Amino acid sequence: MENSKKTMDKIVALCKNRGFVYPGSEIYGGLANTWDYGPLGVALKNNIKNAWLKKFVQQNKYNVGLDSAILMNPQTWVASGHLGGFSDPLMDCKECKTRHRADNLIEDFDGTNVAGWTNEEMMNYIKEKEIPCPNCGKHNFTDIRQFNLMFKTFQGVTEDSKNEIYLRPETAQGIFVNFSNIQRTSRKKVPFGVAQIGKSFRNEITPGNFIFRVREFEQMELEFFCKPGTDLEWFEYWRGFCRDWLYSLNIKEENLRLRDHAKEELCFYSKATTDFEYLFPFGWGELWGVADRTDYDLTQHSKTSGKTLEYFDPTTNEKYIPYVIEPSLGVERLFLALVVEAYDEEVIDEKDTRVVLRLHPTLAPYKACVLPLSKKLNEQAGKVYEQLSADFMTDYDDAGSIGKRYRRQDEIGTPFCITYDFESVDDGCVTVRDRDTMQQERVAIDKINDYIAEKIKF
Ligand SMILES: Nc1ncnc2c1ncn2[C@@H]1O[C@H](COP(=O)(O)OP(=O)(O)OP(=O)(O)O)[C@@H](O)[C@H]1O
Repeated sequence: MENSKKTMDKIVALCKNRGFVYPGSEIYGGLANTWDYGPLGVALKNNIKNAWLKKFVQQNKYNVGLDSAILMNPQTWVASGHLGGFSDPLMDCKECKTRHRADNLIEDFDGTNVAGWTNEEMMNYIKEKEIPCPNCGKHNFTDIRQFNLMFKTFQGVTEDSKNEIYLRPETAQGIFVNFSNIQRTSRKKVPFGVAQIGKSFRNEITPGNFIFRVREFEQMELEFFCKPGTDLEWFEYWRGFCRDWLYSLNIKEENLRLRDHAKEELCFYSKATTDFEYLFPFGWGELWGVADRTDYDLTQHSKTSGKTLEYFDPTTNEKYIPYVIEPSLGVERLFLALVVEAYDEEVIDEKDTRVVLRLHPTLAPYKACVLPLSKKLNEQAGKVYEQLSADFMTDYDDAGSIGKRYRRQDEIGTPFCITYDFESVDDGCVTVRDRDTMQQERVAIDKINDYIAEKIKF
């Protein structure tokens, strides 16, 4: 099924109705663009994070983990440039009072890439082309103001400027400020990387497209430290590694494109950047950013803190500030991409279509569901459930016909349905039905855990 036929309405409805994603604070009428992850959503999210940790940390000899605090000394954001420069160009429509990003107004109007443009250049272009407000169609905007995306709050009991702190807008800075701690205590030699998963907050002007752009989200970030001069090689390495990881999770080549930033588009400190874009039902959108950030971050923190963040290479006796390659990925964006990719409406015959979520088994919220053929078999089937749930997230369903129960599991991506029937009592076997092929086979109950473990390997 092509991604354009998988409408957002269908995806959002499935996520809501089956307990993946609910609108946040729903009983109070919601809070715009917040989402809560239900029983299946939290399982899928955890599986995504585990798949990342497995390949980026557990099986990677270069990388180690970190969990740094969301609240950081505000000097961090002076050094990183977020206090001065982490802002979007904001315009208000004077007619209908809606807010817009000037860059998006232009890009959505005629596709012009405004990377590197000044506010004045954007303003002039909007006037010259008489770009209308996407909401009311009139052309009557305020001037552009820079709007800082960091959420500000106060630490402690007094609300004065001395106590102002920020919710982190990215997890990366927690890694940079711990560079020396980690290098010393892990005794890692450059090249090495530090991987972290955690919440980030951005007061986005135009959130939307379901969970694609939100104000509270999770990032999976790797900061990979390497010797200056080897950085472009490592950039290529991680770019390929990230792409292959997505393919290994069943993202199809035709729905992914790697867009290299042109010179004008690059951040002033970056030598190379690639946006991984995925074909969402609403069009191509950034999924993952991979950037060569040079020695910018460590140099900035070194200058601002007065602490040296140089690395001493014991084999060559050289001292240098490492260069950094950063692949930065949003958990929710990947969640959305994976659900879109997996969503399928399979035509069985003229009258029958089934919705099936063809998630990679390692990502599926439930690995198996145990189905007693009759409620009379609940006791014995319950034992199979206990046996399986010791190793895997397992569901249990004894309501309705077997056919209906299969379809319910197809829709939430459960790779294996395990039916306990009257013969099972005598032969000690169950029928395993495969989600994708719908093929069935008999498997001995005492081999069933090994059978599933083998099939879901990642
Ligand atoms: N508001 C958000 N909601 C959900 N995920 C986000 C958001 N902002 C960033 N991300 C995720 O974090 C990754 C790295 O963040 P980065 O700062 O590179 O994004 P960005 O270039 O600002 O994204 P965009 O251009 O879409 O705002 C993004 O590729 C995305 O997966």
